[in-house]
Amino acid sequence: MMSTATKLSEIAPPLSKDAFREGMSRLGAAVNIITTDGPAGRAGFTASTVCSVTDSPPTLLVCLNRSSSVYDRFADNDALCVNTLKPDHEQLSRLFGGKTAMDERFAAATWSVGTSGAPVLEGATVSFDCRIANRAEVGSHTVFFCEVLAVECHQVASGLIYFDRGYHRV
Ligand SMILES: NC(=O)c1ccc[n+]([C@@H]2O[C@H](COP(=O)([O-])OP(=O)(O)OC[C@H]3O[C@@H](n4cnc5c(N)ncnc54)[C@H](O)[C@@H]3O)[C@@H](O)[C@H]2O)c1
Ligand SMILES: Cc1cc2c(cc1C)N(C[C@H](O)[C@H](O)[C@H](O)COP(=O)(O)O)c1[nH]c(=O)[nH]c(=O)c1N2
Repeated sequence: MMSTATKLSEIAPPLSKDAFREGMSRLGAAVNIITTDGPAGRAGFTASTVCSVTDSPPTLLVCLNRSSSVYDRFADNDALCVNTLKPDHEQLSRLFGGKTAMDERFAAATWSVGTSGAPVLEGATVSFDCRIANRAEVGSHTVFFCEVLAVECHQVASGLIYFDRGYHRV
């Protein structure tokens, strides 16, 4: 019998990465292209880890693996835009999902420049132009807390969800 003084960390074995990922594969999420530009240069990557934090001030978070090729640019710039994808953006998501040269990623779509200076995807279902307000390191990832400066919604509400390791249109 566990005494009330026993800490959970003393009795629960650490969960494997595989078990965690298997569970996470069932937690569906919107697919986004996260962009930046500034003194460190332009970059973008595909992310499912976007979440609302608070509306006072309007803030969302994004998690980025520090081993990613885009990491240094997001670490050294202040501007960040969350571009939430539409159903027809599956190929764009794959392109920004890694292993493709940055110019090739951006050449596949049309972009404008937000107030922050970050690239805004033309035709995104919604885009959140942000200033990176805070950063926190958790394990392999950095969590970026982003203050939203402007929101642009497409006339038609449609989306692309990543669920069970595949794309689903909503
Ligand atoms: N949070 C992330 O960094 C993240 C999220 C989704 C996909 N990915 C990348 O895409 C690849 C394919 O993903 P998949 O869903 O087809 O299969 P998968 O089995 O590798 O991942 C299943 C789920 O686990 C989570 N996950 C995967 N890698 C992670 C990581 N390094 N840190 C935290 N959570 C992670 C995500 O929710 C993902 O959808 C992954 O191997 C990874 O490189 C990374
Ligand atoms: C659907 C989906 C969702 C995510 C990703 C991929 C895909 C296909 N990737 C991986 C990320 O896009 C990839 O590592 C970057 O593009 C960087 O790759 P390079 O290091 O530039 O090759 C990813 N990476 C990350 O750090 N945080 C995230 O939330 C996600 N989410």
